[in-house]
Amino acid sequence: MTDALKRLIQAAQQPEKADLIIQNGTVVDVFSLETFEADVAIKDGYIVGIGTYPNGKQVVDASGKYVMPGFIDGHIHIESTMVTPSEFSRALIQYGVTTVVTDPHEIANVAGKIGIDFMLEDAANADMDILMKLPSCVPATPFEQNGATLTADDLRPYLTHPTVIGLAEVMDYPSVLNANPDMLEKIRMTTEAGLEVDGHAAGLPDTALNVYSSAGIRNDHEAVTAEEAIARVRRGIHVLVREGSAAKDLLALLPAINERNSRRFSFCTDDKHLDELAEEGTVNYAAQLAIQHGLDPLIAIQMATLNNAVCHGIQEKGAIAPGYLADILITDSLETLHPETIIKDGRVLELAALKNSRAVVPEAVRSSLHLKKVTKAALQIPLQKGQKAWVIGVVPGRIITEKIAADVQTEDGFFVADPQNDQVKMVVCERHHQTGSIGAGIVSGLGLKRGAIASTVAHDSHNLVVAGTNDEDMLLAIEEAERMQGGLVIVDGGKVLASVPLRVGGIMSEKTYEEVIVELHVLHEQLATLAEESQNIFMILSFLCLPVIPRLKLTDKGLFDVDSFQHIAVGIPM
Ligand code: HPA
Ligand SMILES: [Mn+2]
Repeated sequence: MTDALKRLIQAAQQPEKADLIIQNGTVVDVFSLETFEADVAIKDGYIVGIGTYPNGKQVVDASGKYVMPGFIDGHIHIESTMVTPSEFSRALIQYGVTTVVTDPHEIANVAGKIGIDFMLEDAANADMDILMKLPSCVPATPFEQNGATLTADDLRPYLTHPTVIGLAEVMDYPSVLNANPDMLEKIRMTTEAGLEVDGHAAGLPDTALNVYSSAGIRNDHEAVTAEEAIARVRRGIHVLVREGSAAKDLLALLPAINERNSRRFSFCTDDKHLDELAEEGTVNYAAQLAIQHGLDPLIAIQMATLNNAVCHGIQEKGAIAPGYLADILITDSLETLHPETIIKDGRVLELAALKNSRAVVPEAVRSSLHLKKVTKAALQIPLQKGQKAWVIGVVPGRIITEKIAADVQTEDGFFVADPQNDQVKMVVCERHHQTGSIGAGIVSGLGLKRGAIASTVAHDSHNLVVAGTNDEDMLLAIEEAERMQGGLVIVDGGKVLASVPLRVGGIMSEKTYEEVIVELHVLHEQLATLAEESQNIFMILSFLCLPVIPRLKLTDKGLFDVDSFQHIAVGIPM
Protein backbone atom coordinates (compact mmCIF):
# COMPACT_ATOMS: atom_id res chain seq x y z
CA MET A 1 0.00 0.00 0.00
CA THR A 2 2.77 2.42 0.94
CA ASP A 3 4.74 1.64 -2.23
CA ALA A 4 1.61 2.26 -4.30
CA LEU A 5 1.09 5.57 -2.54
CA LYS A 6 4.72 6.54 -3.09
CA ARG A 7 4.36 5.84 -6.81
CA LEU A 8 1.27 8.05 -7.05
CA ILE A 9 2.96 10.88 -5.15
CA GLN A 10 6.09 10.60 -7.31
CA ALA A 11 4.08 10.64 -10.55
CA ALA A 12 2.08 13.62 -9.29
CA GLN A 13 5.38 15.44 -8.78
CA GLN A 14 7.01 14.19 -11.99
CA PRO A 15 4.23 13.61 -14.55
CA GLU A 16 6.78 12.36 -17.08
CA LYS A 17 6.69 9.20 -14.96
CA ALA A 18 2.93 8.90 -15.60
CA ASP A 19 1.68 5.83 -17.50
CA LEU A 20 -0.66 7.85 -19.68
CA ILE A 21 -1.10 11.53 -20.53
CA ILE A 22 -4.30 12.90 -22.08
CA GLN A 23 -3.10 16.00 -23.92
CA ASN A 24 -4.73 19.20 -25.27
CA GLY A 25 -8.21 18.34 -24.06
CA THR A 26 -10.92 20.49 -22.46
CA VAL A 27 -11.52 19.12 -18.98
CA VAL A 28 -15.12 19.05 -17.67
CA ASP A 29 -14.95 20.17 -14.05
CA VAL A 30 -18.00 18.64 -12.35
CA PHE A 31 -17.14 20.33 -9.04
CA SER A 32 -17.57 23.91 -10.28
CA LEU A 33 -19.56 23.20 -13.45
CA GLU A 34 -17.02 24.73 -15.83
CA THR A 35 -14.58 23.57 -18.52
CA PHE A 36 -10.90 24.47 -18.92
CA GLU A 37 -7.95 23.49 -21.16
CA ALA A 38 -5.51 21.12 -19.47
CA ASP A 39 -3.59 17.85 -19.78
CA VAL A 40 -4.38 14.94 -17.47
CA ALA A 41 -1.70 12.62 -16.05
CA ILE A 42 -2.53 9.03 -15.06
CA LYS A 43 -0.51 6.52 -13.00
CA ASP A 44 -1.47 3.01 -11.80
CA GLY A 45 -5.09 3.59 -12.79
CA TYR A 46 -5.41 6.89 -10.90
CA ILE A 47 -5.43 10.51 -12.03
CA VAL A 48 -2.32 12.10 -10.50
CA GLY A 49 -2.24 15.51 -12.12
CA ILE A 50 -3.99 18.22 -14.12
CA GLY A 51 -1.66 20.70 -15.83
CA THR A 52 0.67 20.93 -18.87
CA TYR A 53 2.51 17.70 -19.60
CA PRO A 54 4.55 17.58 -22.80
CA ASN A 55 5.62 13.97 -22.38
CA GLY A 56 4.51 10.66 -20.93
CA LYS A 57 4.96 6.92 -21.56
CA GLN A 58 1.73 6.86 -23.59
CA VAL A 59 -0.08 9.94 -24.93
CA VAL A 60 -3.68 10.29 -26.07
CA ASP A 61 -4.33 13.48 -28.03
CA ALA A 62 -7.65 15.06 -27.03
CA SER A 63 -7.31 18.22 -29.17
CA GLY A 64 -10.73 19.75 -29.76
CA LYS A 65 -12.36 17.20 -27.46
CA TYR A 66 -13.87 17.17 -23.99
CA VAL A 67 -12.40 15.07 -21.19
CA MET A 68 -14.99 14.01 -18.61
CA PRO A 69 -15.57 11.37 -15.93
CA GLY A 70 -16.98 7.97 -16.84
CA PHE A 71 -20.74 7.70 -16.29
CA ILE A 72 -22.12 6.11 -13.12
CA ASP A 73 -25.62 4.57 -12.93
CA GLY A 74 -27.00 5.19 -9.46
CA HIS A 75 -29.43 2.24 -9.34
CA ILE A 76 -30.05 -0.58 -11.76
CA HIS A 77 -31.27 -4.16 -11.66
CA ILE A 78 -29.02 -5.94 -14.14
CA GLU A 79 -31.40 -8.90 -14.21
CA SER A 80 -34.03 -6.69 -15.88
CA THR A 81 -31.84 -6.67 -19.00
CA MET A 82 -32.24 -10.46 -19.05
CA VAL A 83 -28.48 -11.03 -19.45
CA THR A 84 -25.83 -11.76 -16.85
CA PRO A 85 -23.57 -9.01 -15.42
CA SER A 86 -20.59 -9.73 -17.68
CA GLU A 87 -22.82 -9.61 -20.77
CA PHE A 88 -24.53 -6.48 -19.44
CA SER A 89 -21.10 -4.82 -19.20
CA ARG A 90 -20.22 -5.82 -22.78
CA ALA A 91 -23.48 -4.32 -24.05
CA LEU A 92 -23.32 -1.06 -22.12
CA ILE A 93 -19.73 0.08 -21.55
CA GLN A 94 -19.49 1.35 -25.15
CA TYR A 95 -21.78 4.23 -24.05
CA GLY A 96 -19.29 5.33 -21.42
CA VAL A 97 -21.09 3.81 -18.42
CA THR A 98 -18.01 2.65 -16.53
CA THR A 99 -19.62 2.03 -13.13
CA VAL A 100 -23.06 0.88 -11.99
CA VAL A 101 -24.60 0.55 -8.55
CA THR A 102 -26.72 -2.55 -8.76
CA ASP A 103 -29.22 -4.30 -6.53
CA PRO A 104 -29.36 -8.08 -7.17
CA HIS A 105 -32.68 -8.51 -5.38
CA GLU A 106 -34.18 -10.13 -8.46
CA ILE A 107 -31.95 -13.21 -8.45
CA ALA A 108 -31.89 -13.09 -4.64
CA ASN A 109 -35.68 -13.47 -4.60
CA VAL A 110 -35.29 -16.61 -6.70
CA ALA A 111 -32.11 -18.20 -5.37
CA GLY A 112 -31.09 -16.38 -2.19
CA LYS A 113 -27.37 -16.24 -1.35
CA ILE A 114 -26.49 -18.63 -4.19
CA GLY A 115 -27.97 -16.05 -6.55
CA ILE A 116 -26.00 -13.18 -5.00
CA ASP A 117 -22.78 -15.23 -5.13
CA PHE A 118 -23.34 -15.91 -8.84
CA MET A 119 -23.85 -12.18 -9.57
CA LEU A 120 -20.72 -11.19 -7.61
CA GLU A 121 -18.63 -13.84 -9.37
CA ASP A 122 -19.92 -13.06 -12.85
CA ALA A 123 -19.60 -9.29 -12.30
CA ALA A 124 -15.93 -9.73 -11.41
CA ASN A 125 -15.31 -10.78 -15.03
CA ALA A 126 -16.57 -7.46 -16.41
CA ASP A 127 -14.68 -4.42 -17.72
CA MET A 128 -17.25 -2.22 -15.98
CA ASP A 129 -17.15 -1.70 -12.21
CA ILE A 130 -20.33 -3.41 -11.03
CA LEU A 131 -20.83 -2.32 -7.43
CA MET A 132 -23.51 -4.04 -5.38
CA LYS A 133 -25.89 -3.10 -2.63
CA LEU A 134 -27.30 -5.91 -0.56
CA PRO A 135 -30.99 -6.68 -1.17
CA SER A 136 -32.80 -5.43 1.94
CA CYS A 137 -36.27 -6.86 1.30
CA VAL A 138 -36.23 -10.49 0.19
CA PRO A 139 -39.15 -11.17 0.05
CA ALA A 140 -40.37 -7.65 -0.69
CA THR A 141 -43.42 -8.19 1.53
CA PRO A 142 -45.05 -11.08 3.45
CA PHE A 143 -47.92 -10.97 0.89
CA GLU A 144 -46.23 -13.14 -1.72
CA GLN A 145 -44.18 -16.35 -1.89
CA ASN A 146 -40.67 -15.99 -3.32
CA GLY A 147 -37.75 -18.40 -3.59
CA ALA A 148 -35.73 -17.40 -0.53
CA THR A 149 -35.62 -15.25 2.61
CA LEU A 150 -32.58 -13.12 3.43
CA THR A 151 -32.13 -11.97 7.03
CA ALA A 152 -29.58 -9.54 8.49
CA ASP A 153 -27.48 -12.54 9.49
CA ASP A 154 -27.52 -13.81 5.89
CA LEU A 155 -26.38 -10.42 4.57
CA ARG A 156 -23.83 -9.44 7.21
CA PRO A 157 -20.85 -11.42 5.76
CA TYR A 158 -21.24 -9.64 2.43
CA LEU A 159 -20.63 -6.21 3.98
CA THR A 160 -16.88 -6.80 3.79
CA HIS A 161 -16.95 -7.87 0.13
CA PRO A 162 -14.82 -5.40 -1.91
CA THR A 163 -17.59 -4.60 -4.38
CA VAL A 164 -20.44 -4.36 -1.84
CA ILE A 165 -21.12 -0.69 -1.01
CA GLY A 166 -24.28 -0.73 1.09
CA LEU A 167 -27.87 -1.85 1.54
CA ALA A 168 -30.24 -1.71 -1.44
CA GLU A 169 -33.68 -0.16 -1.69
CA VAL A 170 -35.71 -0.50 1.52
CA MET A 171 -39.14 -1.14 0.01
CA ASP A 172 -40.96 -2.57 3.00
CA TYR A 173 -41.88 0.75 4.64
CA PRO A 174 -44.10 -0.84 7.32
CA SER A 175 -41.13 -2.89 8.54
CA VAL A 176 -39.21 0.37 9.14
CA LEU A 177 -42.18 2.20 10.66
CA ASN A 178 -42.92 -0.73 12.98
CA ALA A 179 -39.24 -1.05 13.88
CA ASN A 180 -39.07 -4.65 12.68
CA PRO A 181 -35.97 -5.96 14.49
CA ASP A 182 -34.42 -7.65 11.46
CA MET A 183 -34.94 -4.63 9.21
CA LEU A 184 -33.46 -2.31 11.86
CA GLU A 185 -30.47 -4.64 12.20
CA LYS A 186 -29.91 -4.53 8.41
CA ILE A 187 -29.93 -0.70 8.54
CA ARG A 188 -27.79 -0.57 11.68
CA MET A 189 -25.09 -2.96 10.48
CA THR A 190 -24.87 -1.10 7.15
CA THR A 191 -24.53 2.40 8.63
CA GLU A 192 -22.13 1.06 11.26
CA ALA A 193 -19.96 -0.24 8.40
CA GLY A 194 -19.92 3.34 7.06
CA LEU A 195 -22.05 2.37 4.06
CA GLU A 196 -25.20 3.89 2.60
CA VAL A 197 -28.79 2.61 2.80
CA ASP A 198 -30.98 3.13 -0.27
CA GLY A 199 -34.65 4.07 -0.07
CA HIS A 200 -37.71 3.08 -2.00
CA ALA A 201 -40.44 5.52 -1.05
CA ALA A 202 -42.88 4.98 -3.91
CA GLY A 203 -46.08 6.94 -3.20
CA LEU A 204 -45.14 7.59 0.44
CA PRO A 205 -46.31 10.80 2.15
CA ASP A 206 -43.96 13.41 3.66
CA THR A 207 -44.29 11.89 7.13
CA ALA A 208 -42.93 8.62 5.73
CA LEU A 209 -40.01 10.55 4.19
CA ASN A 210 -39.32 11.88 7.71
CA VAL A 211 -39.29 8.29 8.98
CA TYR A 212 -36.93 7.13 6.24
CA SER A 213 -34.52 10.05 6.58
CA SER A 214 -34.55 9.74 10.38
CA ALA A 215 -33.75 6.04 10.01
CA GLY A 216 -30.67 6.90 7.92
CA ILE A 217 -32.28 6.10 4.55
CA ARG A 218 -31.16 9.10 2.51
CA ASN A 219 -31.68 8.44 -1.18
CA ASP A 220 -34.69 7.46 -3.25
CA HIS A 221 -35.46 6.78 -6.91
CA GLU A 222 -39.24 6.56 -6.75
CA ALA A 223 -40.25 10.25 -7.05
CA VAL A 224 -42.58 10.54 -10.03
CA THR A 225 -43.40 14.29 -9.79
CA ALA A 226 -41.35 17.47 -9.29
CA GLU A 227 -43.23 18.04 -6.01
CA GLU A 228 -42.26 14.58 -4.73
CA ALA A 229 -38.64 15.28 -5.71
CA ILE A 230 -38.57 18.59 -3.80
CA ALA A 231 -40.17 16.97 -0.74
CA ARG A 232 -37.24 14.52 -0.73
CA VAL A 233 -34.53 17.13 -1.26
CA ARG A 234 -35.94 19.21 1.62
CA ARG A 235 -35.54 16.24 3.94
CA GLY A 236 -31.94 15.51 3.00
CA ILE A 237 -32.92 12.64 0.71
CA HIS A 238 -30.87 12.49 -2.50
CA VAL A 239 -33.13 12.11 -5.54
CA LEU A 240 -32.16 9.55 -8.17
CA VAL A 241 -33.97 10.53 -11.38
CA ARG A 242 -35.12 7.32 -13.03
CA GLU A 243 -35.34 6.81 -16.82
CA GLY A 244 -35.83 3.16 -17.72
CA SER A 245 -38.05 1.04 -19.95
CA ALA A 246 -41.15 0.98 -17.78
CA ALA A 247 -40.57 3.89 -15.37
CA LYS A 248 -39.75 7.12 -17.25
CA ASP A 249 -39.69 9.89 -14.62
CA LEU A 250 -37.03 12.25 -16.02
CA LEU A 251 -39.19 14.79 -17.85
CA ALA A 252 -41.58 15.05 -14.90
CA LEU A 253 -38.71 15.72 -12.47
CA LEU A 254 -36.67 18.15 -14.62
CA PRO A 255 -38.56 21.26 -13.40
CA ALA A 256 -37.37 20.50 -9.86
CA ILE A 257 -33.66 20.66 -10.78
CA ASN A 258 -31.73 23.96 -10.74
CA GLU A 259 -28.20 25.27 -10.21
CA ARG A 260 -28.79 25.61 -6.48
CA ASN A 261 -29.96 22.06 -5.77
CA SER A 262 -28.47 20.04 -8.64
CA ARG A 263 -25.94 18.32 -6.37
CA ARG A 264 -28.86 16.49 -4.74
CA PHE A 265 -29.93 14.84 -7.99
CA SER A 266 -28.43 12.11 -10.12
CA PHE A 267 -29.53 9.71 -12.87
CA CYS A 268 -30.45 6.07 -12.57
CA THR A 269 -32.13 3.41 -14.69
CA ASP A 270 -33.73 0.88 -12.33
CA ASP A 271 -34.92 -1.40 -15.13
CA LYS A 272 -34.22 -1.34 -18.86
CA HIS A 273 -34.85 -3.96 -21.51
CA LEU A 274 -31.75 -5.17 -23.30
CA ASP A 275 -32.72 -4.06 -26.83
CA GLU A 276 -33.33 -0.48 -25.66
CA LEU A 277 -30.12 -0.52 -23.59
CA ALA A 278 -28.01 -1.81 -26.47
CA GLU A 279 -29.60 0.79 -28.75
CA GLU A 280 -29.15 3.90 -26.55
CA GLY A 281 -27.38 3.07 -23.27
CA THR A 282 -28.68 4.08 -19.85
CA VAL A 283 -27.63 7.15 -17.79
CA ASN A 284 -25.79 8.54 -20.81
CA TYR A 285 -29.16 8.50 -22.55
CA ALA A 286 -30.83 10.11 -19.53
CA ALA A 287 -28.24 12.92 -19.57
CA GLN A 288 -28.74 13.47 -23.30
CA LEU A 289 -32.52 13.54 -22.86
CA ALA A 290 -32.23 16.06 -20.04
CA ILE A 291 -29.93 18.28 -22.15
CA GLN A 292 -32.34 18.07 -25.09
CA HIS A 293 -35.05 19.33 -22.73
CA GLY A 294 -33.05 22.31 -21.55
CA LEU A 295 -30.90 21.13 -18.64
CA ASP A 296 -27.42 22.69 -18.57
CA PRO A 297 -25.09 20.04 -20.08
CA LEU A 298 -22.60 20.44 -17.23
CA ILE A 299 -25.34 19.77 -14.65
CA ALA A 300 -26.47 16.74 -16.65
CA ILE A 301 -22.90 15.40 -16.73
CA GLN A 302 -22.54 16.10 -12.99
CA MET A 303 -25.78 14.11 -12.37
CA ALA A 304 -24.41 11.18 -14.40
CA THR A 305 -21.04 11.15 -12.60
CA LEU A 306 -20.01 12.93 -9.37
CA ASN A 307 -23.50 13.16 -7.82
CA ASN A 308 -23.97 9.39 -7.98
CA ALA A 309 -20.53 8.81 -6.49
CA VAL A 310 -21.31 11.18 -3.60
CA CYS A 311 -24.81 9.76 -3.12
CA HIS A 312 -23.37 6.26 -2.65
CA GLY A 313 -20.24 7.24 -0.74
CA ILE A 314 -17.94 6.11 -3.56
CA GLN A 315 -14.85 8.16 -2.65
CA GLU A 316 -12.62 7.81 -5.71
CA LYS A 317 -15.02 8.06 -8.63
CA GLY A 318 -17.02 10.66 -10.53
CA ALA A 319 -14.55 13.45 -11.33
CA ILE A 320 -11.41 14.39 -13.25
CA ALA A 321 -9.10 15.25 -10.36
CA PRO A 322 -5.93 13.88 -8.72
CA GLY A 323 -6.68 10.94 -6.47
CA TYR A 324 -9.72 9.86 -8.49
CA LEU A 325 -9.77 6.62 -10.45
CA ALA A 326 -9.00 7.13 -14.13
CA ASP A 327 -12.39 6.24 -15.61
CA ILE A 328 -12.46 8.88 -18.33
CA LEU A 329 -14.45 9.62 -21.50
CA ILE A 330 -13.18 11.67 -24.41
CA THR A 331 -15.97 13.09 -26.55
CA ASP A 332 -16.42 15.82 -29.14
CA SER A 333 -19.79 17.02 -27.86
CA LEU A 334 -21.30 17.97 -24.51
CA GLU A 335 -24.74 17.32 -25.99
CA THR A 336 -24.51 13.87 -27.54
CA LEU A 337 -21.98 12.68 -24.91
CA HIS A 338 -21.00 9.69 -27.07
CA PRO A 339 -17.43 8.71 -26.08
CA GLU A 340 -14.87 8.36 -28.87
CA THR A 341 -12.34 7.03 -26.36
CA ILE A 342 -13.05 5.27 -23.09
CA ILE A 343 -10.33 5.00 -20.45
CA LYS A 344 -11.05 2.44 -17.72
CA ASP A 345 -8.70 2.00 -14.75
CA GLY A 346 -6.16 4.15 -16.60
CA ARG A 347 -6.08 2.04 -19.78
CA VAL A 348 -7.62 2.83 -23.17
CA LEU A 349 -10.50 0.36 -23.60
CA GLU A 350 -10.50 -1.65 -26.84
CA LEU A 351 -14.21 -2.18 -27.57
CA ALA A 352 -13.31 -4.98 -29.96
CA ALA A 353 -11.58 -6.86 -27.14
CA LEU A 354 -13.89 -6.54 -24.14
CA LYS A 355 -13.76 -9.18 -21.43
CA ASN A 356 -16.38 -11.90 -22.00
CA SER A 357 -15.72 -14.76 -19.61
CA ARG A 358 -18.72 -15.74 -17.52
CA ALA A 359 -19.29 -17.48 -14.22
CA VAL A 360 -20.71 -21.01 -14.19
CA VAL A 361 -24.43 -20.98 -13.38
CA PRO A 362 -25.14 -23.27 -10.37
CA GLU A 363 -27.55 -26.09 -11.31
CA ALA A 364 -30.07 -24.95 -8.67
CA VAL A 365 -30.19 -21.59 -10.44
CA ARG A 366 -30.43 -23.14 -13.93
CA SER A 367 -33.45 -25.25 -12.93
CA SER A 368 -35.43 -22.89 -10.78
CA LEU A 369 -39.03 -23.70 -11.77
CA HIS A 370 -40.83 -25.90 -9.24
CA LEU A 371 -44.41 -25.47 -10.41
CA LYS A 372 -47.43 -27.52 -9.36
CA LYS A 373 -49.57 -28.47 -12.39
CA VAL A 374 -52.02 -25.68 -13.22
CA THR A 375 -55.58 -26.64 -14.16
CA LYS A 376 -58.20 -24.63 -16.03
CA ALA A 377 -60.29 -24.54 -12.86
CA ALA A 378 -57.45 -22.79 -11.02
CA LEU A 379 -57.60 -19.91 -13.53
CA GLN A 380 -61.22 -19.02 -12.82
CA ILE A 381 -62.41 -15.74 -11.20
CA PRO A 382 -65.89 -16.19 -9.69
CA LEU A 383 -68.14 -13.15 -10.33
CA GLN A 384 -71.88 -12.78 -10.42
CA LYS A 385 -73.62 -11.33 -13.48
CA GLY A 386 -73.62 -7.53 -13.16
CA GLN A 387 -71.11 -7.54 -10.29
CA LYS A 388 -68.38 -4.87 -10.55
CA ALA A 389 -64.75 -5.88 -10.06
CA TRP A 390 -61.52 -4.28 -8.88
CA VAL A 391 -59.38 -4.09 -12.02
CA ILE A 392 -55.64 -3.36 -12.23
CA GLY A 393 -55.27 -0.33 -14.54
CA VAL A 394 -51.95 -0.06 -16.44
CA VAL A 395 -50.54 3.51 -16.53
CA PRO A 396 -48.37 4.10 -19.66
CA GLY A 397 -44.74 4.97 -18.83
CA ARG A 398 -45.22 4.15 -15.15
CA ILE A 399 -44.89 1.09 -12.92
CA ILE A 400 -47.64 2.42 -10.66
CA THR A 401 -51.11 1.16 -11.54
CA GLU A 402 -54.61 2.42 -10.94
CA LYS A 403 -57.26 0.68 -8.83
CA ILE A 404 -60.37 0.72 -11.04
CA ALA A 405 -63.91 -0.34 -10.10
CA ALA A 406 -65.16 -1.61 -13.45
CA ASP A 407 -68.02 -3.43 -15.12
CA VAL A 408 -66.69 -6.72 -16.49
CA GLN A 409 -67.96 -9.60 -18.63
CA THR A 410 -69.02 -12.84 -16.94
CA GLU A 411 -70.27 -16.22 -18.15
CA ASP A 412 -71.71 -18.98 -15.96
CA GLY A 413 -70.56 -17.14 -12.83
CA PHE A 414 -66.97 -16.52 -13.92
CA PHE A 415 -65.06 -13.56 -15.44
CA VAL A 416 -64.40 -13.77 -19.17
CA ALA A 417 -61.85 -11.59 -20.95
CA ASP A 418 -63.12 -8.67 -23.00
CA PRO A 419 -60.18 -7.77 -25.30
CA GLN A 420 -62.28 -5.17 -27.10
CA ASN A 421 -62.46 -3.28 -23.81
CA ASP A 422 -58.83 -4.13 -23.04
CA GLN A 423 -59.79 -6.29 -20.03
CA VAL A 424 -57.91 -9.59 -19.84
CA LYS A 425 -57.33 -12.25 -17.23
CA MET A 426 -54.07 -12.38 -15.32
CA VAL A 427 -52.77 -15.09 -12.97
CA VAL A 428 -49.64 -15.41 -10.83
CA CYS A 429 -48.57 -19.04 -10.23
CA GLU A 430 -46.16 -19.73 -7.36
CA ARG A 431 -43.15 -21.52 -8.97
CA HIS A 432 -40.50 -21.91 -6.26
CA HIS A 433 -41.94 -24.49 -3.84
CA GLN A 434 -44.71 -26.31 -5.79
CA THR A 435 -47.35 -24.95 -3.39
CA GLY A 436 -49.93 -24.60 -6.18
CA SER A 437 -50.70 -21.10 -4.87
CA ILE A 438 -52.32 -19.06 -7.66
CA GLY A 439 -53.60 -15.48 -7.60
CA ALA A 440 -56.08 -14.43 -10.30
CA GLY A 441 -57.17 -10.95 -11.32
CA ILE A 442 -58.21 -8.67 -14.17
CA VAL A 443 -55.94 -6.15 -15.89
CA SER A 444 -56.89 -3.35 -18.25
CA GLY A 445 -54.57 -1.31 -20.46
CA LEU A 446 -52.16 -4.10 -21.34
CA GLY A 447 -53.29 -3.90 -24.95
CA LEU A 448 -53.43 -7.68 -25.48
CA LYS A 449 -55.99 -8.37 -28.21
CA ARG A 450 -55.51 -12.13 -28.70
CA GLY A 451 -53.70 -15.12 -27.22
CA ALA A 452 -51.66 -15.15 -24.02
CA ILE A 453 -48.25 -14.09 -22.72
CA ALA A 454 -46.33 -15.68 -19.84
CA SER A 455 -43.19 -14.67 -18.01
CA THR A 456 -41.08 -15.78 -15.04
CA VAL A 457 -39.83 -12.18 -14.76
CA ALA A 458 -42.40 -10.90 -12.24
CA HIS A 459 -41.10 -8.47 -9.64
CA ASP A 460 -40.00 -9.17 -7.04
CA SER A 461 -40.82 -12.79 -6.25
CA HIS A 462 -40.51 -13.77 -9.91
CA ASN A 463 -43.32 -16.26 -9.87
CA LEU A 464 -44.92 -17.20 -13.19
CA VAL A 465 -47.20 -14.42 -14.40
CA VAL A 466 -49.61 -15.02 -17.28
CA ALA A 467 -52.05 -12.68 -19.03
CA GLY A 468 -54.46 -13.84 -21.68
CA THR A 469 -57.72 -13.55 -23.56
CA ASN A 470 -58.53 -17.28 -23.18
CA ASP A 471 -57.74 -20.07 -20.73
CA GLU A 472 -56.42 -22.55 -23.33
CA ASP A 473 -53.67 -20.24 -24.56
CA MET A 474 -52.85 -19.29 -20.97
CA LEU A 475 -52.42 -22.96 -20.00
CA LEU A 476 -50.18 -23.60 -23.03
CA ALA A 477 -48.05 -20.56 -22.17
CA ILE A 478 -47.63 -21.91 -18.63
CA GLU A 479 -46.58 -25.32 -19.96
CA GLU A 480 -44.02 -23.77 -22.35
CA ALA A 481 -42.55 -21.53 -19.64
CA GLU A 482 -42.10 -24.60 -17.44
CA ARG A 483 -40.59 -26.66 -20.29
CA MET A 484 -38.01 -23.89 -20.87
CA GLN A 485 -37.32 -23.63 -17.14
CA GLY A 486 -38.22 -19.97 -17.28
CA GLY A 487 -38.46 -17.14 -19.74
CA LEU A 488 -40.91 -15.18 -21.88
CA VAL A 489 -43.56 -16.91 -24.02
CA ILE A 490 -46.29 -15.76 -26.40
CA VAL A 491 -49.08 -18.08 -27.51
CA ASP A 492 -51.99 -17.64 -29.89
CA GLY A 493 -54.55 -20.07 -31.28
CA GLY A 494 -53.05 -23.02 -29.43
CA LYS A 495 -49.54 -22.42 -30.79
CA VAL A 496 -46.35 -21.05 -29.20
CA LEU A 497 -45.48 -18.11 -31.50
CA ALA A 498 -42.13 -17.17 -29.90
CA SER A 499 -40.18 -17.40 -26.67
CA VAL A 500 -37.03 -16.15 -24.95
CA PRO A 501 -35.56 -18.82 -22.67
CA LEU A 502 -34.18 -17.43 -19.38
CA ARG A 503 -32.45 -20.35 -17.67
CA VAL A 504 -30.57 -18.30 -15.05
CA GLY A 505 -33.15 -18.23 -12.28
CA GLY A 506 -35.94 -17.82 -14.83
CA ILE A 507 -34.89 -14.16 -15.24
CA MET A 508 -31.59 -14.07 -17.18
CA SER A 509 -30.35 -15.76 -20.32
CA GLU A 510 -27.26 -17.94 -20.54
CA LYS A 511 -26.63 -16.53 -24.01
CA THR A 512 -24.69 -13.51 -25.26
CA TYR A 513 -26.40 -10.15 -25.36
CA GLU A 514 -26.30 -10.22 -29.15
CA GLU A 515 -28.15 -13.57 -29.24
CA VAL A 516 -30.78 -12.35 -26.76
CA ILE A 517 -31.40 -9.22 -28.84
CA VAL A 518 -32.16 -11.41 -31.85
CA GLU A 519 -34.57 -13.50 -29.74
CA LEU A 520 -36.26 -10.31 -28.47
CA HIS A 521 -36.69 -8.97 -32.01
CA VAL A 522 -38.43 -12.20 -33.07
CA LEU A 523 -40.58 -12.03 -29.91
CA HIS A 524 -41.57 -8.41 -30.60
CA GLU A 525 -42.38 -9.18 -34.23
CA GLN A 526 -44.80 -11.90 -33.11
CA LEU A 527 -46.10 -9.75 -30.23
CA ALA A 528 -47.12 -7.06 -32.71
CA THR A 529 -49.73 -9.49 -34.04
CA LEU A 530 -51.25 -9.86 -30.55
CA ALA A 531 -50.87 -6.49 -28.84
CA GLU A 532 -50.73 -2.75 -29.48
CA GLU A 533 -47.67 -0.97 -28.09
CA SER A 534 -45.99 -4.36 -27.72
CA GLN A 535 -42.49 -2.99 -27.12
CA ASN A 536 -42.63 -3.05 -23.33
CA ILE A 537 -45.60 -5.30 -22.62
CA PHE A 538 -43.43 -7.88 -20.80
CA MET A 539 -41.75 -5.19 -18.71
CA ILE A 540 -45.17 -3.76 -17.82
CA LEU A 541 -46.49 -7.26 -17.01
CA SER A 542 -43.47 -7.89 -14.77
CA PHE A 543 -44.44 -4.97 -12.51
CA LEU A 544 -48.10 -5.87 -12.13
CA CYS A 545 -47.05 -8.37 -9.44
CA LEU A 546 -45.03 -5.91 -7.32
CA PRO A 547 -46.87 -5.20 -4.04
CA VAL A 548 -44.64 -2.28 -3.00
CA ILE A 549 -45.59 -0.01 -5.90
CA PRO A 550 -49.05 1.60 -5.71
CA ARG A 551 -51.94 1.06 -6.29
CA LEU A 552 -53.35 -2.39 -7.20
CA LYS A 553 -51.20 -5.44 -7.93
CA LEU A 554 -51.50 -9.26 -8.08
CA THR A 555 -49.36 -11.78 -6.20
CA ASP A 556 -49.63 -15.56 -6.00
CA LYS A 557 -51.76 -14.98 -2.92
CA GLY A 558 -54.30 -12.78 -4.73
CA LEU A 559 -55.21 -9.17 -5.53
CA PHE A 560 -53.22 -6.69 -3.40
CA ASP A 561 -54.26 -3.15 -2.47
CA VAL A 562 -50.93 -1.37 -1.92
CA ASP A 563 -52.43 1.70 -0.24
CA SER A 564 -54.12 -0.35 2.50
CA PHE A 565 -51.30 -2.91 2.26
CA GLN A 566 -53.64 -5.90 2.23
CA HIS A 567 -55.21 -8.46 -0.09
CA ILE A 568 -58.72 -7.69 -1.34
CA ALA A 569 -61.33 -9.66 -3.29
CA VAL A 570 -61.68 -9.11 -7.04
CA GLY A 571 -65.49 -8.88 -6.84
CA ILE A 572 -66.94 -5.71 -5.33
CA PRO A 573 -69.81 -6.56 -2.99
CA MET A 574 -73.12 -5.92 -4.76
N1 HPA B 1 -37.62 -2.32 -10.26
C1 HPA B 1 -37.32 -3.62 -10.00
N2 HPA B 1 -37.66 -4.19 -8.86
C2 HPA B 1 -38.32 -3.46 -7.95
C3 HPA B 1 -38.65 -2.13 -8.17
C4 HPA B 1 -38.29 -1.56 -9.40
O1 HPA B 1 -38.59 -0.38 -9.70
N3 HPA B 1 -39.29 -1.69 -7.06
C5 HPA B 1 -39.34 -2.73 -6.20
N4 HPA B 1 -38.76 -3.80 -6.73
MN1 LIG C 1 -37.50 -6.11 -8.67
